[in-house]
Amino acid sequence: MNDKSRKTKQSDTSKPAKPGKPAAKRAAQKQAAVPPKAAKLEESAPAAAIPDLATLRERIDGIDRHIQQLIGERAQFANQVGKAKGKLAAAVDYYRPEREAQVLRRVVDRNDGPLNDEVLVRLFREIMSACLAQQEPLKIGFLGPEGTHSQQAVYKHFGHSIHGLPLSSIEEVFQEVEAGNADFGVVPVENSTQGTIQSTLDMFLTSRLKISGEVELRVHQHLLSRSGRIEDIERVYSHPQSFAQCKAWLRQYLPKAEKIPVGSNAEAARRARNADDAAAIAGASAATVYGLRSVAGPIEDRPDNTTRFLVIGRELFSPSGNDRTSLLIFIKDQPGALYNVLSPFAKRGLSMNRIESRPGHTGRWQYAFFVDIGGHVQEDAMREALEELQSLAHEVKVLGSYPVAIA
Ligand SMILES: O=C(O)C(=O)C[C@]1(C(=O)O)C=C[C@@H](O)C=C1
Repeated sequence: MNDKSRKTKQSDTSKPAKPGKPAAKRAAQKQAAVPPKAAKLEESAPAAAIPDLATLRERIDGIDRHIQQLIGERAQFANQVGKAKGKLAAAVDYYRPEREAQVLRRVVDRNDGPLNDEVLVRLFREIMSACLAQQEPLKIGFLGPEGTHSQQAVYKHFGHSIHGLPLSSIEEVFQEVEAGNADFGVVPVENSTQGTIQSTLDMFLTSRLKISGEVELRVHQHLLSRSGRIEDIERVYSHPQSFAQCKAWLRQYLPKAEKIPVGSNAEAARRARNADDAAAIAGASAATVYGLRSVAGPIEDRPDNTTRFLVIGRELFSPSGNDRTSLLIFIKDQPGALYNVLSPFAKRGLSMNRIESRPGHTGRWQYAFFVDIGGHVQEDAMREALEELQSLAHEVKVLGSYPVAIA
């Protein structure tokens, strides 16, 4: 299996925190480790060459004016692009994920610091989000309530100029997109520590929706409580997945506390805000939403803990140049069936990134395979492989072709 593109970047090597070291302090320490451009100048030039504070701020003011003017010009062009697309019915008709992916890849290619790729991608994502929202903000459904990692994934992929719809289950996210009440939905599909989220995969067995994107989110867990003091904590609320991600930390620092599983981390935060002796494991943003303090964080056992989300919509988009195709293959019940269905891809050099089997719901002992393959259905090699596959498999469903996640 070749999965170069899905490897998470090791830019954040933060270790799980000991209690009493709040996230803000850790972030400040991390930033201090990355010297800003002015500090680089200092290293190479004599101290006398550094302009004074007022001069530096004047330079920054000038650059800000320039940036602002350019953002305005960009927004005008984006508006004209919108008009060039013709009179379309809704914001979703103007959205082009393949173009956004190309813009962001160029940002990454051009980047030579000092800001890292993730930061620059986030800034440009916000600019595009605001440009698109000039038509009308996209409506994005996600597994709520407010403050969940799913909401963070929504912002990472679509920026903040959207209308978010927090929904109560993964099934409801699918339903609202199918019904047209949401333009897209964002659902978790796998976690690097905990594995596949089966309920998401199972929805694709019957849904007509298409995958139009993927988001990878580095998941940091925090212990949050009303007082912020670890000595007060007798109960901890969280989603079972988050408990599993923080098992070693909890064993070391809160071995006696009662662990109470709930439906989401945001629900855990909501409960923790009502008691002095309770805490929640949740993302840092839940602290702001629910008025809690950080007792410790990040506390996940693996520093590379990452969740992959899928963006689901109603249509297939054009190739971006670096895409992934997700297929659902129902195999015939015969020897060598799995080998046969994978060979059309292998012989055309199309790499398989992932394979997962689920009971197919079509009959007893019938299996469906979820397969991710590098390439796009509108590209020749993939089209030919799919044609060949039709005669080898019982049924093939193209779940989507979409840009590989960026930064
Ligand atoms: O290039 C387009 O098609 C645009 O509409 C412009 C733009 C952008 O701001 O760059 C905005 C929204 C689309 O989703 C893609 C790109």
